Amino acid sequence: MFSLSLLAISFTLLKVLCLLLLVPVLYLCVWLVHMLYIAPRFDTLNNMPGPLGGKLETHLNDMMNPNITSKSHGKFIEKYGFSWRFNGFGSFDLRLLTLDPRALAYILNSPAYQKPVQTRRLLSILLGKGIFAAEGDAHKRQRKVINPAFTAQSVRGVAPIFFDKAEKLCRKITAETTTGKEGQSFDMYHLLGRLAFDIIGAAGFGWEFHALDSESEEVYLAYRRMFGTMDAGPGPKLLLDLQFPWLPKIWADERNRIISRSNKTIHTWGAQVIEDRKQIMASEKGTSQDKSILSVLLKANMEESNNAQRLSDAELLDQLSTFLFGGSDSVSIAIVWCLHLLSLHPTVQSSLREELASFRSMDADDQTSFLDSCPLLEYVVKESLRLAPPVHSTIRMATKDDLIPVSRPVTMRDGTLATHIPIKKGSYIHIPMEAFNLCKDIWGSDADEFKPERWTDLPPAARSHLGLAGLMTFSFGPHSCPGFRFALLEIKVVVAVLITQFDFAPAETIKRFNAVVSRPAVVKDGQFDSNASLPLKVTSLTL
Ligand code: HEM
Repeated sequence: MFSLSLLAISFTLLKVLCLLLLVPVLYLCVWLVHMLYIAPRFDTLNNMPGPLGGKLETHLNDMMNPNITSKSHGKFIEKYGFSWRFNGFGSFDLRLLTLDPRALAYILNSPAYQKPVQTRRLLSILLGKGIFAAEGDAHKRQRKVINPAFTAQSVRGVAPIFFDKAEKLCRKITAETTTGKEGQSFDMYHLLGRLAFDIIGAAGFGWEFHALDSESEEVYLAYRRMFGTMDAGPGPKLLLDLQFPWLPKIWADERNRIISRSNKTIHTWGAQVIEDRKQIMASEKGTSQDKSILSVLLKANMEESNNAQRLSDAELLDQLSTFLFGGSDSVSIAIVWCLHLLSLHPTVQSSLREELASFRSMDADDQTSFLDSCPLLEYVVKESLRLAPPVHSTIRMATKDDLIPVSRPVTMRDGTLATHIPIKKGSYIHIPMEAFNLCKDIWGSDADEFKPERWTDLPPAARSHLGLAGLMTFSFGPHSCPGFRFALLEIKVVVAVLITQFDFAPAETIKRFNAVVSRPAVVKDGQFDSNASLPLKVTSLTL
């Protein structure tokens, strides 16, 4: 009797368990059917021109691999014009790519277009909930406090640090050069990465990482290890983590563990830096000579009259990780590509050296003003930022059904001519910095060539777009790069200091690959080595 009732209870429990399991399985099936078959039928992008592809065929490589996009985008523009749709992870995931200036201005300035939730989750995993991941009012509030740290005056205040660290790099190269050996190969990617880290440490937070001396500082190592996890691309586990943010809590892989350990190190350091800086500022009572980004930021935060608008300590901490990222890799990569292009164009390199001839005999204050009056330096820096933008592209998601205005009407697949692109809520839009910078219709038929002199007489379309410093490289609108002046001055100083002391020549064939930013890699025997590096033959001009 007893065992029979036990059997009945067990049977009932089994039924409940099956039902409980059935609910998520059914939910998953409905979700899949909706995503793969129902939603795509109503997608307005179906009517847009663009490459066709099967249910699980992707065009992401053609759109996002910087090693081929400088060519593939040109072909798409020829075939489909300035705006087209393509397959993300399959034909169920149609996405829009546009380099139509009017459409870009509309999208990048409208609060209706935000970074997709997965992108924001990735940014939050790496950089916390700083300004990179913020949208709406939270973003406006953070931006308001951050902006004073990046005015032309604030940036000029930290320029001596740029000179000081760039000179230190030159001394390091000289010390490591074997006497009498001309054209010794140095991995400039690696050296410039360490230099930019030291610069953002000192100029950003009044902190010495000493990365140029030795790569043993724990915050530097934590940062490198964390971003090193992104070098091999996202991979299926990361894509799952971004879709289901609770997953790493129950299934953490090596990448999750490295990121979590690295963040702990960076946060412990950051909290200490903020605390120290606050105490110094309190004791100096406004007389501080410290011009670091952090000091200006803390001052702006304290001076904010509305308490609700002030950033909390946790938010300040997240900005530190943000600046560490924004201020190191993107700038060092920009200098890397500039040196690479100069190594491939020795005549431009010599002309630049001539322009800078009197530079080394000046004192530091005059050097900064002098660099402002060097047109070729300005053109070389802008031209390399145009040809090789560190941020290859970015992405936005429509948060409502909308009509995006275009300057060039689009011939839709049904033959109609559209002056507005209809877009459904939830659709992804790729904003291609590189494709815009290389577009022949905007920059002229020689758009894919390195020609600094083009900046003396730009075509009207290249002159009139909204990008910062005349480029799409820093994007534009409310989410554009606040650090662009800082970056431009740092690149100018480092290039000027290096070029006046060394000659740079190519050592290997170089390709580009995307790992958060577009990095260089060596091609040997036709094979692409996925470890980022830029070996250049360096010859001292002063020895
Ligand atoms: C050559 C160097 C740099 C390049 C090419 C670059 C490029 C960009 C781009 C394209 C964006 C917009 C991304 C998007 O909307 O998806 C951006 C945003 C940002 N950048 Fe930079 N950046 C550079 C240097 C810097 C520096 C030096 C800093 C600070 C020290 C910085 C801090 C930021 C921040 C905080 C944002 C987020 C702005 C927001 O969402 O409101 N960047 N950057």
